[in-house]
Amino acid sequence: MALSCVLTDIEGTTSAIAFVKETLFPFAEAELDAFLDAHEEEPEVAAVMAEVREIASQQEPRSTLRMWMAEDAKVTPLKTLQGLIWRAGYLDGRLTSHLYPDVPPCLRAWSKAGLRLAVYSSGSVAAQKLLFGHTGAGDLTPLFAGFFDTKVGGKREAASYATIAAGLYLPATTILFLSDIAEELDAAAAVGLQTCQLVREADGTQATDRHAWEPDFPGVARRFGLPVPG
Ligand SMILES: CSCCC(=O)C(=O)COP(=O)(O)O
Ligand SMILES: [Mg+2]
Repeated sequence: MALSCVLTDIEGTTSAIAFVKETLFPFAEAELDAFLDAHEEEPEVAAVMAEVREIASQQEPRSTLRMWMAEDAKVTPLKTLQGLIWRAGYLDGRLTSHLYPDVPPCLRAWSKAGLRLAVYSSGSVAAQKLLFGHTGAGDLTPLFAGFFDTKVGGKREAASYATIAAGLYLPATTILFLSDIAEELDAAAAVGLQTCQLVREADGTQATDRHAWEPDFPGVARRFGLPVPG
């Protein structure tokens, strides 16, 4: 069926895993105490800390957050807090996001051709908007019709993709989901989305035999009959 929307993951798909693991995550970890000391009383931060206490009531909340960071746990309050910490870094210029160079021209060409674009990442919606808003290729957020995070459910759960399709008012079969993780693609395919794995050489991704795969966005474009820029 013809595509009406491309839904993309971030880490390992639009952006290098190293950027997330070696820049973003250590930044949030290093700034955690200073950020909480300065902002813990503010309502949006207080709400996150209350959520942390609710999930892990037996443990001191900062220790819980550090444990989740060490485990790379995709827990919503951690993701929200990381987004708040990164906001300061993006706004004062200490952070600039990484996108693979093939990504911005393809996103622009696909949007220009009338395809809707959306993001589904474990990073919070606020963090997604910061990432696409502070790229070397400018602010790409106006290209996107939707941003989804773990508030719709986990990325390995089929129901999350049905919720996203409903949120976009689109039949699941007209949405192409791009991700580096086979289990995420399995979940999307289970409710009818079309799928393609991004096998980025720099990320050492292993190709799965359960889904189509391509090394970059122009490869995706050629395979699915989307515009290929320049
Ligand atoms: C929004 S950028 C930060 C990405 C992040 O926090 C993460 O856990 C990676 O998640 P993804 O679902 O994009 O693989
Ligand atoms: Mg990923």
